[in-house]
Amino acid sequence: MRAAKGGLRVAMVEDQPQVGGSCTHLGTIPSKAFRHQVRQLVRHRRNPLLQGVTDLPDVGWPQLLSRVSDVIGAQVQVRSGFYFRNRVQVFNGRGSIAGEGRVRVNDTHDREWLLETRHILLATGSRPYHPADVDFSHPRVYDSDTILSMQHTPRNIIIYGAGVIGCEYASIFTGLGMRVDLVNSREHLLDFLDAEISDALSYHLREQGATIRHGEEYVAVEPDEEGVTLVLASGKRLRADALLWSNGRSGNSQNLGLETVGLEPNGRGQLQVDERYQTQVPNIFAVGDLIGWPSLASASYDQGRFCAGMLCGDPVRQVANVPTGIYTIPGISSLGPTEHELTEARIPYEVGQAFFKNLARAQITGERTGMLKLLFHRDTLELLGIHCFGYQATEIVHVGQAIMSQPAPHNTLEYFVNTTFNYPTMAEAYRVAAINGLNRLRR
Ligand SMILES: Cc1cc2nc3c(=O)[nH]c(=O)nc-3n(C[C@H](O)[C@H](O)[C@H](O)COP(=O)(O)OP(=O)(O)OC[C@H]3O[C@@H](n4cnc5c(N)ncnc54)[C@H](O)[C@@H]3O)c2cc1C
Ligand SMILES: NC(=O)c1ccc[n+]([C@@H]2O[C@H](COP(=O)([O-])OP(=O)(O)OC[C@H]3O[C@@H](n4cnc5c(N)ncnc54)[C@H](O)[C@@H]3O)[C@@H](O)[C@H]2O)c1
Repeated sequence: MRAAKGGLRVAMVEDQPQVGGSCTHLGTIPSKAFRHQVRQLVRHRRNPLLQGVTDLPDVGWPQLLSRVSDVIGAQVQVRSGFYFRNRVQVFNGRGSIAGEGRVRVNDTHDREWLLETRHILLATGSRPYHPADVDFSHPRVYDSDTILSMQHTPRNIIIYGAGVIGCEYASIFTGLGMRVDLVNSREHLLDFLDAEISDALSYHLREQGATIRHGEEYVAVEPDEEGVTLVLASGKRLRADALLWSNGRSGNSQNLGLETVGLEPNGRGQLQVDERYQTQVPNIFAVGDLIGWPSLASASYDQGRFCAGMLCGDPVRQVANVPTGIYTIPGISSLGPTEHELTEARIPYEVGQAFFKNLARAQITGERTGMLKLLFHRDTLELLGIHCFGYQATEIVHVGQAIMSQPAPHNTLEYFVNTTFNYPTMAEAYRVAAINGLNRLRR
């Protein structure tokens, strides 16, 4: 859209019958739509006013799927409209580079097109990583793509890989009443997070019915007609109705014709780019999951927009300071370094905390679990890090982000003390945390 608005003629090549990418069809959108439905169910079940008033039928995976499809359909409709209005021609077919300035498209009607162009922007995304010794064609073994077409509701499920996908699906499955075994190859859940928040996540997942096993590696996945057994290097054998494999992703660089221009992806299928998102070949650019970290929809959209803007004459801009937004139940969001990282860097910081259980808005909504933690410089009061856990965490973080991105002296904790916020709101947590932090300095 940015390139079209900047006056370039744009063709979009998409392998799937509908636009939106894996983000819309397989990743972000379906998982967030599932999560929302499950949260509604859990809240409904807990609401004392509804006890005995409405009979909640048992909701299973297939029923949730149909609601998720509605959201995907709505997203596709909006996105298709953008292409149409901006006169971006969409070629439905598989694209590959056919030498510099050329893209071959093999469309769904067995036709071949050869497009000539000045710039090629690769945004082919990623797919779940499949080790060769796991049989993903077996109906008991799923990845984050195939779980979307699971036609039954398992009573219990093993999740192998406790990264972001594993933790988010653990929340969804436990919310639906499944017994979950979450197998983590590391010693802590999501160890890039603030340690208190990682501990809180473990506590809540366990409380919701997950068994978390840290420091485990698989040896074999043995599916059969009745279920699946996961054999671990520690000698344990876990058994469940189904297994979700969520242990990493690989860039979609296969069969892309990269060899025709001398490009070679790394071992995870990703391409290296410079600060302009240009690959080692002039006029061939790459963005999104195909270039690896941070591999988020949030960042990918902006990388694409910034790269296209640059092709239209905008200054070079890089996506940086991307917040973390994890949609577990409760959710998590953070921006900036953790306490551990600040200590390692010998930066004198102080902490200001607000616990949601004390906020009027959280008491009204019944969402009392969670906290906001602000890390700030002891001398300058500059906001250094925001770490949030609980209801609306992924929204709340953006209030602090707006202040944190201000140049000195405007990035200051005092903003939250001197500014009147709506009441009662979750954003009020910033005032509470800021006052808490300033009080600690005065001790
Ligand atoms: C389960 C899950 C949950 C996620 N949740 C979040 C979240 O909450 N927030 C967040 O920010 N990120 C989330 N992500 C990550 C996010 O989905 C990705 O970072 C994002 O989709 C990357 O966008 P992209 O445009 O690079 O690629 P994709 O969205 O993967 O799209 C790539 C498109 O290219 C097409 N394609 C590939 N090869 C070809 C070819 N040769 N010819 C034509 N077309 C081709 C594919 O069909 C696909 O449609 C999640 C991911 C997963 C798997
Ligand atoms: N809310 C969100 O932001 C959100 C939600 C879901 C997914 N995501 C994105 O999805 C991805 C998470 O994937 P995940 O949870 O499956 O795992 P992960 O990326 O956390 O990786 C799990 C483990 O697999 C290893 N690994 C990763 N890719 C590999 C590969 N190609 N080959 C071999 N080993 C590999 C990693 O080193 C890691 O130890 C991330 O890119 C994340 O940004 C984001």
